[in-house]
Amino acid sequence: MANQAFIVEGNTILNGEIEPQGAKNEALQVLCAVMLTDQKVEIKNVPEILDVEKLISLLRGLGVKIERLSKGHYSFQADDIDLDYLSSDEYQNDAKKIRGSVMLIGPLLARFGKAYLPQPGGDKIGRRRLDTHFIGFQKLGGEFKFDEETNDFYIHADRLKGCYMLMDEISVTGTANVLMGAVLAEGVTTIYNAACEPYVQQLCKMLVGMGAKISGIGSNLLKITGVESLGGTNHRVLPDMIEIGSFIGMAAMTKSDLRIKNAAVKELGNIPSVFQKLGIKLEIENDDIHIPAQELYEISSFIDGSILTIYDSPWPGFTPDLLSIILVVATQARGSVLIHQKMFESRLFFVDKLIDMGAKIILCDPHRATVIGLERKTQLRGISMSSPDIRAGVSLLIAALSANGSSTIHNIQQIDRGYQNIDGRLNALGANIERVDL
Ligand SMILES: CC(=O)N[C@H]1[C@@H](OP(=O)(O)OP(=O)(O)OC[C@H]2O[C@@H](n3ccc(=O)[nH]c3=O)[C@H](O)[C@@H]2O)O[C@H](CO)[C@@H](O)[C@@H]1O
Ligand SMILES: C=C(OP(=O)(O)O)C(=O)O
Repeated sequence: MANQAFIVEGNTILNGEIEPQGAKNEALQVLCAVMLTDQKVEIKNVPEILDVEKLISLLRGLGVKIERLSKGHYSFQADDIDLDYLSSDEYQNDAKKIRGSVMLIGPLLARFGKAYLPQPGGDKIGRRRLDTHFIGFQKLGGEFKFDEETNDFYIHADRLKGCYMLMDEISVTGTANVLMGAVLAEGVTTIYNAACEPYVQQLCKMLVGMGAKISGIGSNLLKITGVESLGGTNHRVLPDMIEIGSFIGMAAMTKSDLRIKNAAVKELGNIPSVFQKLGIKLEIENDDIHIPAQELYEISSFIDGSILTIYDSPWPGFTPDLLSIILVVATQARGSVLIHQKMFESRLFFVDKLIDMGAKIILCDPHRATVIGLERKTQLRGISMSSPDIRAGVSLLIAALSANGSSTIHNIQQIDRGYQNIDGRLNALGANIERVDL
């Protein structure tokens, strides 16, 4: 794929309506789940983003019949799977590129008794261990081997057997993976310390639609009674809550009046209230979020007057995937905030670019940054920069849209991993973002 960059004109004020895409992290889960049945599964609102394209191409390589029925609407049928593809160089290379590929293991193991995976990719935002996944499969009776030379994982089991397990840690993809193993295991599996992000809840609902028996959906205690086989179903992916948060931040930072249409507000947890703590006004109208143009927003303090801290934690806590957005928006607020990224240790380093643009930020350590808002007294200035990861990339895009002058953002495939046609959609609202081949 060509190396592309965005040239972004600053001083942008957006105006209008935008519809969020389907959720990337849900799509990666439910697309892996189509491997659990030989029947047809239809999924709507699939975001057509780089990570999803890569997963679709892995599924196709494994022999899944895939039809694109219309934009974002696909049918999948995994009735003739070629397990030899797992050892091909093509699978090896492609699986490495996305985090989501790890969730093929659960379905492969449950249905075919074996799985093989090179260390999966995803954002380089810190250590991203997979212990939770493999400890879970071992508890279900899987035999696991890790080749330290090639970094490959091998796992096999004649038939997985249900058991009680206390998950090693609350892992989103780990819970999805083990859950997909457990639905076809013999007997009852209880997963305590399960992740319960809307992505996992949606996966559970789709699996129930396929005939799985799952209770405790939405909690950290899932009980799964294994069944012999699963059937087809229809599923719709929720709007992407991270994209919704990105648009809220973008509107505030650029003094724009924006309406986010059909945002599935009930599924957003504390996301709206965390933006409100930065002083951003949100009007919830039916299922839309209206962000009126705001000259200035003021960060609230804790009740005792101490500086606000915003930190991530597993659901229903605040998602780590929106902390970079919160951080960039705070740079123009009135007041100060401590951003504490507890989960990932390399996700805040992009602040050096914001500092180059004129933001007042102290990186206290790899996990914590203090932002002292500029109160719009000075504008950020446009610079040339590179996007280190997907969410930092969008944060830099927000900074560039609000800045004085033009900016160049390199490495935009990081943004394209998770945001569908972001330049086209923002240009339709009044932005001036040019995609250039380098
Ligand atoms: C494809 C996909 O769905 N990716 C998401 C998924 O990644 P992923 O499933 O890989 O992330 P995990 O939930 O496994 O964990 C994320 C990181 O947080 C650490 N950890 C986790 C739980 C905890 O209580 N304490 C803690 O420190 C883990 O060690 C790990 O380093 O969930 C992450 C956490 O929401 C998101 O950032 C990713 O966008
Ligand atoms: C970190 C993320 O993605 P991934 O887990 O796919 O790297 C993200 O979506 O913010």
